[in-house]
Amino acid sequence: MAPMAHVELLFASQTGTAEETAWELAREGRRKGFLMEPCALDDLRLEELCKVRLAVFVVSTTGQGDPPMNMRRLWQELLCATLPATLLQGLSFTVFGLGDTRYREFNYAARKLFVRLQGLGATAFWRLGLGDDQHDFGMEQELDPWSEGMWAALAEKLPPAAESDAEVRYEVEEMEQSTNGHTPPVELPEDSFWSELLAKRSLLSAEEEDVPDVWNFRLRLPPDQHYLAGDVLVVWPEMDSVLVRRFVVDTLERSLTDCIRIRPKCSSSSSPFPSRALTLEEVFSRYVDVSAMPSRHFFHVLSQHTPDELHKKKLSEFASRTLEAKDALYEYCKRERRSAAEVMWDFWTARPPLAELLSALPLLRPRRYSIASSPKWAGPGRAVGAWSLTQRPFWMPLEVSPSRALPRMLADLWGEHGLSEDLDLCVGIVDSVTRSNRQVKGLCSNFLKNAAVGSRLRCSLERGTLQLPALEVPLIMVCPGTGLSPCRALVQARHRQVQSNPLQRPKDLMFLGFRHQRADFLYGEEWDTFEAWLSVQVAFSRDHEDKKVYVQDLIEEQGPHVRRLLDAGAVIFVCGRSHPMPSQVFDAFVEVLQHGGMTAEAATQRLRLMQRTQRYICDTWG
Ligand SMILES: Cc1cc2nc3c(=O)[nH]c(=O)nc-3n(C[C@H](O)[C@H](O)[C@H](O)COP(=O)(O)O)c2cc1C
Repeated sequence: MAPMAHVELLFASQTGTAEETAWELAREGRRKGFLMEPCALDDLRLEELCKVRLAVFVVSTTGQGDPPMNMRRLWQELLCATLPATLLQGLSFTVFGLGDTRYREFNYAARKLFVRLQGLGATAFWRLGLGDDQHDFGMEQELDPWSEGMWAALAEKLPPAAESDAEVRYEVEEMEQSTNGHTPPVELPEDSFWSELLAKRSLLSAEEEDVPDVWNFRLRLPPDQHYLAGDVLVVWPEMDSVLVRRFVVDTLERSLTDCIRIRPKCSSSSSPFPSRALTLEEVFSRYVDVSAMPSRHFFHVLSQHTPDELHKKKLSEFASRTLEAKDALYEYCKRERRSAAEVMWDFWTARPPLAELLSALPLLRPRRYSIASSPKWAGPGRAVGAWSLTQRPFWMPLEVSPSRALPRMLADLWGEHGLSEDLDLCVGIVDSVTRSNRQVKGLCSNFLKNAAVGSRLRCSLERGTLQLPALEVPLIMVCPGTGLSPCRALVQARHRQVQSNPLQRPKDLMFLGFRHQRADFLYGEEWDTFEAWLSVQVAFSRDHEDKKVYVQDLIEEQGPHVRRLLDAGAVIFVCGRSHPMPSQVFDAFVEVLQHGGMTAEAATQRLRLMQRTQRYICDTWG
């Protein structure tokens, strides 16, 4: 048989959807006779890209029109103005973008990549595809017609080999239960480390039905790890043990201690599973996420492994590409946020072999949280009890926190001489009810809430998008809800800047937003500390009878102050939920500039220029 035609399949993904889509295309490609191995864009060097002849790019957009982290290095190289316009003339390519039309910068990363590749001499063999999260049927609404045309165009460029079987990503070998009661240490992902959970507390001062639960978690980094204000902590959660037991024992009818070894089927592929023998408990606690919504391919795999005609028919319907099927899948799965575990519970006759099941289930992904504290901060917010017994100096009474007992200078010195740094995370606990009254809980926020104080969490550090400007540069922060996380860190760091430069007194502005002053005014007792240099404006949206008040209303109210800071060269940081707040805030700044005498167009242009020059930065999520 002729060898399969090789096509480079390159993805860039922030939270895993583009990566899953790339795998879906790879499976389909194999069925059609094309050999495709998904690979992250940043795993390729520019010299390697220059040698590629045929490539399919699958790229999501994050932030406000930003490329995902795992394409930023290559993207910077591609943007270099001195690259010759013929650099990629040997490359035929196409791009599928994953985005969301709620964002002004819809699918920016994919659009920009498409244009830049052409600008470097590459030829598009098929049009740009732009998937939209907002469509009820999700990405598939655009992916299906785009991929159909793409396969046909690809076949014209490169005749495919004979069709091969649907792809299974892994091989699973059943092992003797030979751990002798000894559990091997958990592997740490690259660049990650263990952090101790020192303390946790709810930040709500009163319970209100309409107020989501928010907690502060204090963690201790190992001595060789350091962070800066504005950085991000990546946390690898573990699945709830009750759910794992229910899935392994009741659904799969296996034992938690059954051992398997999982290897990638293609030896060149990377694998999220360690190469040693794993118990099923480990597999479903740490590596695979049965609490996540499954892909359409998952339904296809289930449909192949049920003896029950009715189940097979329903599952095949969910897996098919017709409009009716997409609608049915939306109603059953997407709208209800139904998990893979629940789907298998509902379709109890469908039991694929482990290798196929593991190839089709969503992987357990780490979650990213903006750190809500600044290193070496010894002011308010350093809770008593935050220090673990093992690291408390021997002469210090147990009930006293060192940061309260010691002058700040000494606490600072500890940080600089190899002692561990602590950090705070401010986390909204995800717990919602769907239209048909099913409770849906967020994996990582509930993992943190349920973690025991003293336990160790798998973490890593990433540089954040926000960096504290010099003291002369005024700062405007807009950060409703848990959006205050990175800004609390920056305010703490700024306070230290101010204290070490007593002659300079900035007059920065911060806009916070909560629902009720009495319930969810997060870290409410801390903000007065900074009053000498920071004006904190707080919008309590539901404390007024006549209307709701949001941060954007306060920005307009503070118009003259905002304009003064902008004229003095202020930097704007906008942090919080990615929709709809950032665009409403943008409009409020336009309004403020208009009141200062600018036209709407000139105001928009001024703010857009600030965005392009990194003086108006959005750090948003969800
Ligand atoms: C914090 C955040 C920011 C986003 N920003 C944009 C954006 O600027 N433009 C856009 O089209 N989509 C945006 N999206 C939507 C994502 O591109 C979309 O959800 C995509 O499926 C995510 O794919 P990924 O998991 O591979 O990163 C954003 C999503 C999140 C969570």
